[in-house]
This record gives sequence, C-alpha cells and structure tokens, in this order.
Amino acid sequence: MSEAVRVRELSKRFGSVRAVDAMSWSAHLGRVTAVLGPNGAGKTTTMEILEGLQRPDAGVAEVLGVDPWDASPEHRARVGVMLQDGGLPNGAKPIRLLRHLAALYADPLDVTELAHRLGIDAFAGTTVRRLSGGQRQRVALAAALVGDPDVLFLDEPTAGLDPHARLDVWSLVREWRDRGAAVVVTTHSFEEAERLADDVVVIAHGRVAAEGSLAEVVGGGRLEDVYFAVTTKEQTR
Ligand SMILES: Nc1ncnc2c1ncn2[C@@H]1O[C@H](COP(=O)(O)OP(=O)(O)OP(=O)(O)O)[C@@H](O)[C@H]1O
Repeated sequence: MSEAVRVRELSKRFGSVRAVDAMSWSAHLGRVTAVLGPNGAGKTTTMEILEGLQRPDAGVAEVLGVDPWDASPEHRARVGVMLQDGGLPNGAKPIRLLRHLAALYADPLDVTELAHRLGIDAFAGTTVRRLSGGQRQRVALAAALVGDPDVLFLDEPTAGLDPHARLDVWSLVREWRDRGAAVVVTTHSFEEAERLADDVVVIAHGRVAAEGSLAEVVGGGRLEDVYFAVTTKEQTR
C-alpha cells in the first residue's frame, strides 16, 4: 500500500490545551480512511495541519511525502480540501465559482458534468448566501474535487445532508478511491464510517485510540462498541 498521508508523533498545543498529542497514523492511496473521535478530540486541528493551514509544534505531517506547511502550488493542486464550514464566498454563484476554480488547475474536471453529478445545476444561478446548508455542502465538495486531486480531505462531508444527497456523496467518495486517490473523511457517523471506510482512525484526547482496517478495528463486532470502549472518560489525560 502506498502511504499518502503520514502523521508521526504530531503535537499541537493551544495554551494549556494539547489539541494534538504525539499522534501517529497513516492514510493510503486507493483507500478511504475515516477519522472519528469525540468533539474536541483534535480531528480538525490535525486535518488543518495536513492541509497546510496550521503549523504543528512538533512531529511529522506529510502529504504525498511533502510537509504541507512548505508545500508548493504544484503540490497543493494535488490535494482537495472540503472544510467544515465550506469556506465559500457568499456573493458567488456556484457554477461561476467552480469554473473560476477549475481555471486554476492544469487538468481540471468538466465543471458541467461535476455540477450535474452533485445536483448543483438545479441551483446554479443562486448565490452561495441564499443556498441551504446541504446545497452549500455539495458546492464545497465540488470545489474540493474540481482539480481532480490525488488526496482528498473531507471534514464531515455529509453532516446536514438529506439521505439522497448522502448517497450521492458516498458514491463520489468511492469513485475517487477507485481512481486511486487517498480520501480522508472525518465523521461522527458510525454508519458513514462502516459503509465507506477501508481504514479507520479513532482519536481521543489528541491521540490515536484505535487504528487499522475497518475489519481489524471492529474485529467482527460493531464500530460503535469499539468507539465507546476506546474513548471512555477514564482516558482523560
Ligand atoms: N485556534 C484555537 N485556539 C484555542 N484552542 C483551540 C483552537 N483550535 C482548537 N482548539 C482546541 O483544541 C482542541 C481540539 O479541537 P479540534 O477542533 O481539533 O477538535 P475536533 O476533534 O475537530 O472536534 P469536533 O468534533 O467538535 O469538530 C479543542 O479543545 C479545541 O477547543
């Protein structure tokens, strides 16, 4: 398996809070890795370090062998990111925004086709400000995909989506995995992780509480039971 994301002894503090505390895990090309953990466990901080948006205090964070903090524009073009709040400009219209983003890449996807796949053409002329939460989510996902990335970071991509839209997102995630990309998805949904993930990383208190293939982690049981067993309150530092 080819390692696309490498986290080793990674640490990041905010004052007295150890948001990420000597964390180590990997994600691989051609696999979906689900990252789970309670609120405040350090998932978003870790993802932001891997996206080059935050600088760690110590340890190694590498994406495709590169430190994301010092990454070149060419490297960044190989990485797709969907942030939790979408991060979309409020005044933009979805298709225009996607065409604008597509123009930044050497070999982008066909925007018309992508928008159609995600049902964006139905609200293509509406500004982001007026879109529903689920509609924004779809545009944010399209923005992450338009550069045809090799590594895709999705922070809670289906939170707030209706069941049809969740299926659409899952099928796109699988498609990218099958094209050989490494897809890293944070989620609070056991169903999502069990349906989608090849590999699972459970984080608690800034550390890895369980890691492995889905089958290894659940060991014939349910992910939910493993999660509650490894993220109990007694594990508080
Ligand atoms: N910029 C910041 N300043 C201070 N504290 C922060 C900052 N960013 C994160 N933290 C703290 O670091 C810890 C980890 O936060 P993080 O957002 O990474 O958790 P999370 O696992 O993504 O949680 P959630 O599931 O709620 O999204 C929390 O205690 C949070 O309050």
